Amino acid sequence: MTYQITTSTTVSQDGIALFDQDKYHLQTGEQPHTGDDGLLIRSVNLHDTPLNPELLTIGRAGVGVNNIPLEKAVDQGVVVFNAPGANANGVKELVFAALVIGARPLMAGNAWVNHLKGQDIDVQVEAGKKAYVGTELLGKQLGVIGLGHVGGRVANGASSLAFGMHVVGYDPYIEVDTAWNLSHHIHHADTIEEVLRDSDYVTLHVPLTGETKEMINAQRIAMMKPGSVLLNFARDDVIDEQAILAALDRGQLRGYVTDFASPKLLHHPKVTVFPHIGGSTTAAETNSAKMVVQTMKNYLETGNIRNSVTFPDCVMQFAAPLRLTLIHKNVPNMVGRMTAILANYDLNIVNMMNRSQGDYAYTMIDLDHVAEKRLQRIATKLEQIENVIRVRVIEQPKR
Ligand SMILES: NC(=O)C1=CN([C@@H]2O[C@H](COP(=O)(O)OP(=O)(O)OC[C@H]3O[C@@H](n4cnc5c(N)ncnc54)[C@H](O)[C@@H]3O)[C@@H](O)[C@H]2O)C=CC1
Ligand SMILES: O=C(O)CCC(=O)C(=O)O
Repeated sequence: MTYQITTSTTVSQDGIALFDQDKYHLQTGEQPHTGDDGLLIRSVNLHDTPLNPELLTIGRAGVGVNNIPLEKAVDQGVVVFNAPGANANGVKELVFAALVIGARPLMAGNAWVNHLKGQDIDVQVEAGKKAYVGTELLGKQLGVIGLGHVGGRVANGASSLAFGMHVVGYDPYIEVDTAWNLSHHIHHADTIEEVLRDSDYVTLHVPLTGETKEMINAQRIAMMKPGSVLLNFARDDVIDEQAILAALDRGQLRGYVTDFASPKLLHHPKVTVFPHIGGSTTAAETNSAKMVVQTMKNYLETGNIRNSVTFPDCVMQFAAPLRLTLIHKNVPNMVGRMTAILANYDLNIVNMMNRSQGDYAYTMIDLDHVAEKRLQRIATKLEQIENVIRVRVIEQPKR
């Protein structure tokens, strides 16, 4: 069996190289080609892209999946994977640079010094540097909104002795494992307002969802401590840009440091913009690509699901010659209808697993050997069950 995969040229070759040449036919592109089984991308927007009917999986070599039409994908039986945590250290380090940039006029000082002319630069520097006096982070309050892989690292680092900040975090959906990894020095707020009210710096680390869209709007900015600095390395749409610009004009915000450019932010004296490079370190790109390629391969070759954003983990040891996998709606009696068909064909189920998330579910059924034509008939019968979206037949991988 050979799988056809389209990979974006922006994805690290260290990850792409994990697609074994004897099993995978690779081509480059940002959108799926006809006949593709998989698509591997970074930040390209797929919302207006038709997904070819054969497409089995989309891999996002990164974390945010707001560029992928998740509902459309799952409705067409496409399993979407990302790389949770794989680029978090890279983002964290850039956030610390951003905090220092928020505290001291480093960019302006650098721009000024680069324009100096003449032989007496040292004299000019000593005379002019008083314009670039900054503040320190030690003892200041940092508010962290979203305490996942990035926010958790930022919160722990800022509260460590190295930075000595007082950290207040807000994350109503925090996972237990993540919470365990947070320093006990971090104060957990019950509301965003509690974070905004007293923080000198506020940093956003939430995914872009319906709930987080424009979570920092005029009303919330009005609650922020006057003269505070906002950092946004999450997504452009988690803030209301007009409200930020107005707050910078009236001095409510002292600065805005972001990874997301827009025409109005460029050249603004109180804004520092980076070109979406939070995850752009060699380590982050390699980790992300390797992690997502492994999960795509695992899904294609065994049907096992790990780190999908559209399905829960569903991992079963492949202990029989054949595996049927079914993506279906999460409605009553689906498993009963599947097993009834298998019973009609007098087939014994060796192993089985069913997991659901929201409106959709995934079932894996391991079977002993079944003759090819019979197997095809069974797969067709399963496909005909109402609310079944996709049926795959996978042979046990050879060792
Ligand atoms: N600038 C860049 O290059 C990068 C940007 N990102 C962005 O940062 C986001 C976070 O990344 P990770 O920390 O790796 O993701 P993550 O999934 O580990 O953490 C996100 C956290 O946000 C929390 N959250 C969700 N809704 C919330 C809400 N309404 N209020 C407060 N907390 C909420 C979740 O419970 C979770 O703990 C990504 O979704 C992506 O948009 C991520 C990596 C690189
Ligand atoms: O550099 C990238 O591919 C995007 C990083 C990012 O924004 C993410 O992982 O969510």
